[in-house]
Amino acid sequence: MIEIEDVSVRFGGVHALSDVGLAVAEGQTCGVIGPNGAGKTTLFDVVTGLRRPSSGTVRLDGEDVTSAGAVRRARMGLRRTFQRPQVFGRLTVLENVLAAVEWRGGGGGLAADLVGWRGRRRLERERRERAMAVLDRCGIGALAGAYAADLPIGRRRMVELARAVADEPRVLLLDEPTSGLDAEQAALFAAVVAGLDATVLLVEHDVGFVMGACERVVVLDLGKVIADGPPDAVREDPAVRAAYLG
Ligand SMILES: Nc1ncnc2c1ncn2[C@@H]1O[C@H](COP(=O)(O)OP(=O)(O)OP(=O)(O)O)[C@@H](O)[C@H]1O
Repeated sequence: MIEIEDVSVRFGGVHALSDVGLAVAEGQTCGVIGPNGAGKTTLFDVVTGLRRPSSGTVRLDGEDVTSAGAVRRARMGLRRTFQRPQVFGRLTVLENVLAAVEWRGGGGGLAADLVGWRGRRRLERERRERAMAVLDRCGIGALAGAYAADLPIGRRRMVELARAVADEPRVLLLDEPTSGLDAEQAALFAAVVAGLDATVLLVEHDVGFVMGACERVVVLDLGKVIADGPPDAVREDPAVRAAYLG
């Protein structure tokens, strides 16, 4: 669960966020949209720990993380993707995901040291099987041996998604997930996210994608929440229409 309470962020005289309140329930997928400069990136950064708010509180699963860094939030099960996909270019697609599976001791490390070489081989095999299953889910199983740096941006984005979901995140933040994806890839991306048992917050310019992929949509304008609800209600909201058209 993500709880954002009375969060404000100021940059000098600019109020990037003004008393924003938003609680995303466990397992909910919530999209954030808004015109340029609305405060979407700032809100995202406050939740991931890249930016500390000028005032207000951020909680993850009930724990106050307002002052916690990104690493602590990651240890609590928060994963994120970036506007420009972040992958290990000099590793293969499979190795990229294996590195993420390792994170929760899913086969290597201490567990492997304790079980002897037979057990170690079994753990290693299970780890690869888990990673391959994630790649298949993300539609990139056939690219397992390709170097991530050689892939076009849409494929790299799917590698990044595979890394983010490989160890079953509790909270997943997606920053502009569809940029660089074609319609088919965007639909697959949405399906992977829909199949997760995670609380998801996504920031996106593509309003159509958000309306289709999210059960709840929050609209920011000039640092304030101007609408919050199911996609159909938000789409019809006069304040939202004014913000986008005006
Ligand atoms: N580091 C900064 N220094 C000064 N002002 C900033 C900084 N970051 C953001 N702002 C301002 O805060 C406001 C919100 O910016 P933010 O990037 O969060 O909006 P956004 O909704 O993500 O916009 P876009 O859709 O264009 O990415 C804008 O007026 C922006 O100019």
